[in-house]
Amino acid sequence: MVDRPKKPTSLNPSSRSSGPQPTVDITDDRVTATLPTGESVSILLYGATVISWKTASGQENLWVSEKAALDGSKPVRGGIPIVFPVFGPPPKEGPTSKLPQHGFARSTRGKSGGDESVKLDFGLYSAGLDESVKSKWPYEFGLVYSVTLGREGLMTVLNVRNEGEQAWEFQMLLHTYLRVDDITKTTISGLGSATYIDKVLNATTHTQSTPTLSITSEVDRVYTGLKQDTTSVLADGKPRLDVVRDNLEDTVVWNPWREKANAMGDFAPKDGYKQMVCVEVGSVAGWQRLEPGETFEGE
Ligand SMILES: O=P(O)(O)OC[C@H]1O[C@H](O)[C@H](O)[C@@H](O)[C@@H]1O
Repeated sequence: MVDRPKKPTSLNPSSRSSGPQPTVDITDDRVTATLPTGESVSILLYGATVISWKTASGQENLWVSEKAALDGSKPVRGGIPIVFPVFGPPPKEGPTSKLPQHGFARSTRGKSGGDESVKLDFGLYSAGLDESVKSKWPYEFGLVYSVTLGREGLMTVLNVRNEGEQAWEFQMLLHTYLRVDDITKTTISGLGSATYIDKVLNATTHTQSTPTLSITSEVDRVYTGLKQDTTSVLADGKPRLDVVRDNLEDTVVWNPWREKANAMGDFAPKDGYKQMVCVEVGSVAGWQRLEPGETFEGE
């Protein structure tokens, strides 16, 4: 995800020039990194959920519900929860059928390998799962989630590895809640002519007919097979944020609108749907299969 108009670059902390260094503050439940120029990112260890991303001027780019549970009692309503290994309600049958909606990664505490750098890695391994979760999805995996803050943007990468002896399938998504000033003045571009599954209309398939999408009611769409890698959020027609996919074929756009927001106990304020839109990159329309020892990386 990058602030327009610059393109993301590789942000290798070791290639930074000498000079003022970022500060990293680690507490029991979160890690906050701040660049000398003022940009900052906060990641909750619970689910390795990014809960804040601010520009140098202090502008918050992510939306987090005022009633979001940040104490590990439930997935965070906002920020960037990680969806793994299943998106949405699990299928009735098959290996992911016993899992909760969106899988378990967003509700499992990760471990930070962060040091004095702007790239923070969080690990989640099958060995670290509670027995109750393991029994529902008994595969050996390693997830490494890297969050890199740079002046040009925030890069979030999920690396998934099959550490077992049998193949398995998964879905993954970086469920990003973006903060916008006014949803009525927000449009989304980069989806033109794409095919999408409309979850509001009984998961029927449609083609995006307009070059930009305005959000005037509940929207819950899975865009598949997008040609371009960038989906842009515009405010008053002007570029605000680019969400860039790498090695991920799907983009979900979600805004619960009034009634659904009202029905979610942890969604606050109730009119908060006017200040957010989820633009989520992932691999969710089909399944990714990993043979033993194989790795998948989505960014
Ligand atoms: O309420 P949650 O389990 O966090 O899911 C929140 C939303 O996630 C995605 O955006 C899905 O496309 C929606 O259908 C779902 O309602």
